[in-house]
Amino acid sequence: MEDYFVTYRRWKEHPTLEVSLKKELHALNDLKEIEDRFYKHLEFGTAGIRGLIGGGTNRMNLYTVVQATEGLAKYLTDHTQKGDQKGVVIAYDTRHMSYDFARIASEVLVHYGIKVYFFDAARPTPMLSFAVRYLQAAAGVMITASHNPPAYNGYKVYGENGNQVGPNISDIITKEIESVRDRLWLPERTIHLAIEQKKILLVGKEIDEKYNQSLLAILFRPEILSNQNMDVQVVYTPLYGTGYKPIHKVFQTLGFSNLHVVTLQTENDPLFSTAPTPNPEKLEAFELAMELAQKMKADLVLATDPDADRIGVLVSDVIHGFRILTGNQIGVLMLHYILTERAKRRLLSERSVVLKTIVSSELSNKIANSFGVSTIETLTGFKYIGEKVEEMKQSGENQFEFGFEESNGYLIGDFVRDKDGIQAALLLCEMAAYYKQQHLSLYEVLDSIYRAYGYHLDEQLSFEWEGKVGQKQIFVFMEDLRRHPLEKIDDHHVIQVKDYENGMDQLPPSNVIKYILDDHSWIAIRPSGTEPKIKVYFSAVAKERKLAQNKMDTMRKYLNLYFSELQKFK
Ligand SMILES: O=P(O)(O)OC[C@H]1O[C@H](O)[C@H](O)[C@@H](O)[C@@H]1O
Repeated sequence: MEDYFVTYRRWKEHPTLEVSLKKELHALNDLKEIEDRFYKHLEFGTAGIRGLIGGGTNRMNLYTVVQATEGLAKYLTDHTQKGDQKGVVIAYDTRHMSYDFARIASEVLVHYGIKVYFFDAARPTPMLSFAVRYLQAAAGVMITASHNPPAYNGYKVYGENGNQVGPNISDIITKEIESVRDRLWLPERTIHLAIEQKKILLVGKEIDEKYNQSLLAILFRPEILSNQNMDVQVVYTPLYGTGYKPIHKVFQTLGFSNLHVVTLQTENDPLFSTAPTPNPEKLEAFELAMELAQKMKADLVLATDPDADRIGVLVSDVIHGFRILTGNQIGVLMLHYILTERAKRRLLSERSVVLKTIVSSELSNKIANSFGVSTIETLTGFKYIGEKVEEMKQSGENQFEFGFEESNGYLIGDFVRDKDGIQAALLLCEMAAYYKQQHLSLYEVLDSIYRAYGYHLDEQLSFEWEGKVGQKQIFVFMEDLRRHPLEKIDDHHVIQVKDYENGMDQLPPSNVIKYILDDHSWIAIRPSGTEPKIKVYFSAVAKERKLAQNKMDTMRKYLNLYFSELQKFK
């Protein structure tokens, strides 16, 4: 790539550069900022392309979205059979610029002679995945930065099976993007004409209906949510995102009237003004929801992120009050419920499989084992889980039961091939209602799972290294870890180091190191593929809660110290 400053000047002085970007670039006077915006092109990471909105090759703007879409268009026309004729579905969330990016992506596809199905309003990511399959399209594009702060946006690409494309396809698209000759080209802005000419087909209502019907099928006891005597109280916030409409619709269909919504956070506000973070993994995201939950004496509090693929959960019980569950705890609760109910109905078979990632809790393996169900692990990224679901369908060798990852992603019904916060919300409500009838809170159920299978507590730390220097630092750090691996934490020795860099456990190579301790506790370290940070996942295993908690505290202290020392060399 040419020198960042040359590219900056070329953009800034380009005669037809979009006016607001031009202004923004002219106002820049910090060299570091200019370098960060122009030292590279946005790349495909764990979940597509993601970045800050703004001018630059390393930012989300009309130009980078056009390039990505040209890459996709060329992939479809040159590398797939009839891909260009089957069309592409385009959806977008409620973020700043999401509609504009979706619109220009459609215009690029029209320019390349590719049919477009364009959603008539913002929709969740899982509905895009659903729509690609339903409409038998060749691909899908979702404009979202998922749970990132409001200053971000992103571009996710889906294949014809409704799952996010893996590296095989994203590498081809990247090559095609690299061959784009004029990187400052924009297509004709003719969406309205293209709609009239039926080159762009507006979609919405029919997909909403079909998706809603499919949702109902994941429930084991739909009647429990329609029962007027049922007294479970649920508070829900869509965190200004796309989750509200489908969730409202499905609960209305069921006749569930105890869903209390944080109305302020259903509004159209791309700044997510009253949500300190749109990431439902974090307790701060629940600030307003918690106020309402206290008022309503809620049993369950749910939050979906702006594109409604993730869900966060607070549960309440008499002793503990409201507590946030980790992504693993939510997964384990759902898994246990699903397998119990499916076993009762004799729906499990020796081909039954649970899917999870290598950095997600291993408690799920134990639960699955106890039902005679096997577990397949994938690398981080729900795209790998979606890919496996498809493989399983094609080969018929396995039967998909449930997929999850620690970062609050869950898939129950395979009519979607990505994580689905709406499916998760629905099942969790059924679970809370069912357990409440037995005088149990979800928290108590979790504890009984721990007592049966052992306490598996888990946490995550992350350490940021920003910008170009940061990226190098993260790489150097991982290499250093390879040369000087962790050997011991407190009294516990590392008995196995799993370095996934050269491929491990039949998985493709990935920059991840996992340490297994002699008591089955473990630590995994990897650079994030969506943010400039190193993520450290750790899990403490013990028969008793107190013991597991002590181990957890020791691990946290050790890892914090270790990484803080390293950060001094930032
Ligand atoms: O850990 P990262 O590479 O930042 O990815 C974190 C998460 O990002 C997105 O939400 C993906 O869909 C997830 O599958 C992934 O776990």
